[in-house]
Amino acid sequence: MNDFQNLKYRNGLGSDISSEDPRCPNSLPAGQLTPQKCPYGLYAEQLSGTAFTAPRDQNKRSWLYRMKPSAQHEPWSQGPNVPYFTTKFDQIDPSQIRWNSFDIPKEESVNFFEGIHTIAGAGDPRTRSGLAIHVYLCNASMKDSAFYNSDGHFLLVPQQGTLYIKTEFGKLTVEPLEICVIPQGIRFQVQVSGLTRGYILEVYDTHFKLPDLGPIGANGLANPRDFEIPEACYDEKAPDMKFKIVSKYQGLLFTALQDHSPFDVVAWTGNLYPYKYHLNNFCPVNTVVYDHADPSIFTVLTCQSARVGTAIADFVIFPPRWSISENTFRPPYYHRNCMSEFMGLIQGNYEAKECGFLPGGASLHSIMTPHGPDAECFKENSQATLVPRKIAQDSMAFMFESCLSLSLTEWSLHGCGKIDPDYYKCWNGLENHFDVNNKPTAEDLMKPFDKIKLSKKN
Ligand SMILES: O=C(O)Cc1cc(O)ccc1O
Ligand SMILES: [Fe+2]
Repeated sequence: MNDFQNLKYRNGLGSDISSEDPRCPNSLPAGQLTPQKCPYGLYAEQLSGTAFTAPRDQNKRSWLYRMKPSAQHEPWSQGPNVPYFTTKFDQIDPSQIRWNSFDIPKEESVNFFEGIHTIAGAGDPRTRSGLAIHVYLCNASMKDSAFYNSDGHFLLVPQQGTLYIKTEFGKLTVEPLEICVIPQGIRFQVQVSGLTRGYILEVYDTHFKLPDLGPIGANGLANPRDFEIPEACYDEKAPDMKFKIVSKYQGLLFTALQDHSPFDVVAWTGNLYPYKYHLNNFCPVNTVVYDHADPSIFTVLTCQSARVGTAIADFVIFPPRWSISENTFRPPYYHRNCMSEFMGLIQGNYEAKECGFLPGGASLHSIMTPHGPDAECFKENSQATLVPRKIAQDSMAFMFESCLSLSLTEWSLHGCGKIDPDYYKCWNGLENHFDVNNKPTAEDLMKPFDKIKLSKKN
């Protein structure tokens, strides 16, 4: 992994960026995009991430100046066969589902894309609508091969092991607590240094973007400057390398051979590129007096549907933070949602379920599937003395929340052997405390007003 040391990044999500490999100054054509002859004898190639005619504030494209155009390759053939990486979301189950930590292969050698296992999804890449949720479980680096996704955009959430990612736009290292977005079509190669596990949110629709901040104002949550974009970097041996290009197209993998490396981009310019973000940079806002705010306050990135304010997928985190609300049941509330909630855990534990929800595992609470704090959490938090408290210390849970109704795969529901059959029991211990004679006292009724809200002084 020597060639991943001292990487430099550019900052600013959404920026229009120009990057030249320092070995080739002035490799970006001056004053135009498609000169008759590009500097250094390079080819110009556009990568379009939106329709040519998309409105300017949504339009995404970059120009790559490379040794060989991507078009030069042998014919495509179907394969390799990675059976668990699929768009067959054909298992339907509305249960509360929790998966124990997914196993990383130890004996056989498995690289990043060979180790992708699809958990759930909805929609279809053919109509460019929907999403898939996967985990990657691998132990080996991709060699002489590059992968790209024709179907949509990948958001990678590493849980164990650093990803060393070579892309057409340059190199990135992405370690647990960092996330990375690789938009549709960008070729990349993942190297790893041992047992490696993480989650993938794949969206077939629009690009990920930062959520609107509304009354929060111009700053907060994930700030654009903290997103890191790689610098152009080409392989010196690129023109003489044999490469396998693997594309996921309509849910199937296809391979084409070529005798040059796709990592031959000397310079690029535009606003379509891969990027990474460290979750420690997230600036949370929350209630400072009473009640529990909806988890949308912790949205890092969103992929919006055509329905206003409604996400195909939100990426939401539960970072370390102060919990200070008064006279409040502080953990997540009991909940039935018109959205699907898939959760994963990068490290530590999650406040609504201190036990049983494990790093590298997951849970799914589907549309209208009731869920919320387990019995232990309820008991403790409905009695606790409320002092300001730092919660989720050393912990990072996250949620992929979607307006779509997700179905599962054969592997996630049956094959993986990781479903916790006793999950539903975590709510069994919730007792009935209702007592018709236990009328609130005058003091009880005044509690929110006495203790936390201003009363009129006269
Ligand atoms: O644990 C969950 O289900 C996620 C969640 C967290 C929260 O703080 C409020 C609502 C919610 O669904
Ligand atoms: Fe929920």
